Amino acid sequence: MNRIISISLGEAALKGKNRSYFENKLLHHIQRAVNDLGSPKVYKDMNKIFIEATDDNINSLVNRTKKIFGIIQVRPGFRMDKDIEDIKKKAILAVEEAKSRRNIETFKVKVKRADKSFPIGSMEVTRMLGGTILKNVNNIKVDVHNPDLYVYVDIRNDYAYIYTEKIKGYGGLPVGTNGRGLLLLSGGIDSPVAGFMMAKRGIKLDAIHYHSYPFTSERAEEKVKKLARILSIYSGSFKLYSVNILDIQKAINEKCPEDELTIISRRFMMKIAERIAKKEGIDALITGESLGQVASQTIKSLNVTNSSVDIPVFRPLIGMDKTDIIEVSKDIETYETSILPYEDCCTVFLPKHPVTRPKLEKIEESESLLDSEKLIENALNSMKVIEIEP
Ligand SMILES: Nc1ncnc2c1ncn2[C@@H]1O[C@H](COP(=O)(O)OP(=O)(O)OP(=O)(O)O)[C@@H](O)[C@H]1O
Repeated sequence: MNRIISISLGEAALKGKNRSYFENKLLHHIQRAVNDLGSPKVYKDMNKIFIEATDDNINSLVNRTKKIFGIIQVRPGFRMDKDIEDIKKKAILAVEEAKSRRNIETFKVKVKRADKSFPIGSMEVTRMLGGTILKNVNNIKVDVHNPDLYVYVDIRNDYAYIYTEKIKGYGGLPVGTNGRGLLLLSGGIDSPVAGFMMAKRGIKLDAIHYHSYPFTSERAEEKVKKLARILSIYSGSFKLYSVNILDIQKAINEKCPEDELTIISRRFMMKIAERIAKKEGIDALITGESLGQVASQTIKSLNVTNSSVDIPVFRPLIGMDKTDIIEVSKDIETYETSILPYEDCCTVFLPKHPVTRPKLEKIEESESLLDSEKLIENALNSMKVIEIEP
């Protein structure tokens, strides 16, 4: 039936002489994401990408592709030869299909003629198709100002295309076009959203999770793996490093002031993540911190956390309200998993009144009571690496 999906690039389309690098990355991501749906052909025609679809796989193809970063719009429709009679037939079919899905009383035809050698002008094609639809589809009228349905006709170099639907993508840049980041992934609401946001800017993700097994359960670890799998739908497959920090927490709890427990643990998390990042050639760390959300997220605390590492730390949620973060997490479908009530390593030893205005010298003095190097080495030796696939 010549079903087709047309894909519009977002910012990747603005990349000047680097454009084909972004397009090729995107082409590759799309092909990989849809291969198990019957290996459809994915190709470029001028400034758009197309996927050849069938009646059976078109809906699944739309659902997959709209989640791929770098795409602003996905349009399912029909492809045909540039023959006006064929275009008329498909226009009738497209309107009838749209009418079977929702109530449509009015329409407007919009024709774009990228191939200027096509012998009939855009205005004339618009007029012809309008007439054909009025004659062949029951109970429908033209409304040029506020139609229930637009019938988009796109006449390009090799083929003509017809669509009646435009589905919004996330935009952003193709994953892997902007370096690599290591996401500190807790089981909470925020860090999956932070990972999503940086992947959307083209960062290729890996993730690290800290647990305190046996104080934290295997179910808690399963929950994090599930969050990682949801994230990988957007970011592609990645490595999840799972590190036990129970001995580190015990040592801090034993030797350091109680109110510094959270901030010192956080500094250990950053240092361990930095070691892995540097070894694996990863360029930055990513956290889900947002200013003022909890004691460890005051400006002073974030500064003290930052000074534990000398790798860039990205905090894409820093200026967001919790309600907005929750909205994104619902949209990307991590929310329901994030709110499952399993333990987190940070709650194993929870100070009653954590410092909100820590001083770096004081924290470093407390840390000097610990054999930090040995603690980090031991934690890294116990590390598990889990391959996450969408
Ligand atoms: N167990 C953990 N493993 C990996 N990273 C963690 C862990 N706990 C916290 N982090 C990192 O530190 C950030 C701040 O954690 P914190 O618990 O203070 O805040 P939060 O707002 O509850 O974050 P989240 O909702 O992501 O758990 C998290 O967003 C995450 O990036």
